[in-house]
Amino acid sequence: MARLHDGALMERAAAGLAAAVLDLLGGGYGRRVLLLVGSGDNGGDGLLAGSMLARRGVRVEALLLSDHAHAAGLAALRAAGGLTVREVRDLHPRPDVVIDAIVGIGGRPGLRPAAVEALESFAGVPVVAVDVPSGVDVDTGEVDGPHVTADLTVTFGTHKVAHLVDPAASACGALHAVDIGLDLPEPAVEALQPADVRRLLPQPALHAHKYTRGVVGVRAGSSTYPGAALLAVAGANTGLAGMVRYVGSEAVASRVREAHPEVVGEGRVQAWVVGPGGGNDAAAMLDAARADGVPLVVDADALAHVDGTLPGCVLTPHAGELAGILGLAREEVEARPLAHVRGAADRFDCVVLLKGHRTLVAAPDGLVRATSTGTPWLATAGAGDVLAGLVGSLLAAGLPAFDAASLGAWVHGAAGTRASRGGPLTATTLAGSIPLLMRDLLARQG
Ligand SMILES: NC(=O)C1=CN([C@@H]2O[C@H](COP(=O)(O)OP(=O)(O)OC[C@H]3O[C@@H](n4cnc5c(N)ncnc54)[C@H](O)[C@@H]3O)[C@@H](O)[C@H]2O)[C@@H](O)CC1
Repeated sequence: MARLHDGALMERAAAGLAAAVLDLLGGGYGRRVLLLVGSGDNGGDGLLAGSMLARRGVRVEALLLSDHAHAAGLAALRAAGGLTVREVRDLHPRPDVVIDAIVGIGGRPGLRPAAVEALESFAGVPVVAVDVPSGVDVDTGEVDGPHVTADLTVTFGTHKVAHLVDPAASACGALHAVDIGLDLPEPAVEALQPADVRRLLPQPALHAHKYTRGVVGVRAGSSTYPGAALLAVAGANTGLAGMVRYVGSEAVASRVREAHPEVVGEGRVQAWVVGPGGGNDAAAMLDAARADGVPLVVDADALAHVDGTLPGCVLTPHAGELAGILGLAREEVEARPLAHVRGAADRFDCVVLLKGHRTLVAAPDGLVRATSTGTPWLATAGAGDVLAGLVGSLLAAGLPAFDAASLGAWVHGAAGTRASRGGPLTATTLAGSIPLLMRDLLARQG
């Protein structure tokens, strides 16, 4: 394929951007758009899109934030009747939308004072970011200083790390990707799509029986937290593995059997889930599970007892737990989640699943998958126990740890969104919706 010249790529990017803005505005004629324009090609995208919008009857003003602006973009905007100004006070005070074309993938983190002033002057007006919200660190998702918080981000070619990894991901608003025909490099961070999930999901072979489908064991719960055992078992007992075993005190085990009559007691397993609600028993649970030599999901109270490498296993901390394991402050993990989840995967030589708004799953070789499914309603007691059980069942079914963890996180998020339907949910309803979500997903297989 002949290589496209940069002008053609920018033309495509600008056309996709203009279409998304028209969509947001619900039309063109008589609407007002303010472009915030930086010195590079990101500003060029904005200017060129502005010229396309102006030709559709949109009144376009461009605030030039640098002495330099993309020359062809500037000429196109002016030819289409768009205005350019250099001072905020010369702008129309009430645009319908602000387009952030200050910097894209070539920008350094932070914003200059003139950009901050312009953004503050139009606070409350919807913002569309071109490629990435200006000011965030595109390659790490970190933020350091002021940045744009967008309602919509229109990106080109592929998602970048900042779209998938917090805190920057939370500044993107809705994401819209425009295919401009780029040759793409290997991604630094992946996000599973429904077709990937269908491909990875373990499904029973024609002559399967329960043992060939895998047996998952759960060591969780205590007299103080019996519910954690029930929820971890609920997450494991969604039908993805052939059988679930529970090992714990008789008081808790009898409650597990009452709630889940198909669950059995001690015996051989292909994977263990250890830790939810384990309290003071968590260290002993971890030791007992390790003695079997099968892959583990180490969660909650058991995480504090991880003291060496655990090849083939999955750790499932939230930011506070990861901070505890690494001897850091929680805020430090929240500010640099990608760096710390990668660091932990390397240090413990296992897969680390860092729970959060965008759950990250890192492998020891540096591969990372970010979870794009889920809802803030998932921040509810016991949802993590369900996730640990679910990942354990996928490990027992034979998936490698990286796939089991990232698939589990995707399914957990999607099941949460399905169960929530925009409202509150509990961990019990979440667990119940997992088989339904998978049924919907497999029904769309074609
Ligand atoms: N890569 C490609 O093939 C394509 C790129 N396109 C656009 O081009 C963009 C990248 O363009 P560039 O490489 O020119 O870089 P940018 O336009 O992202 O920014 C670089 C410019 O901004 C200045 N700058 C850096 N940090 C700043 C800051 N914090 N505040 C203010 N100014 C700052 C630099 O001095 C430089 O002039 C992409 O994000 C995308 O919007 C599109 O046109 C489509 C094709």
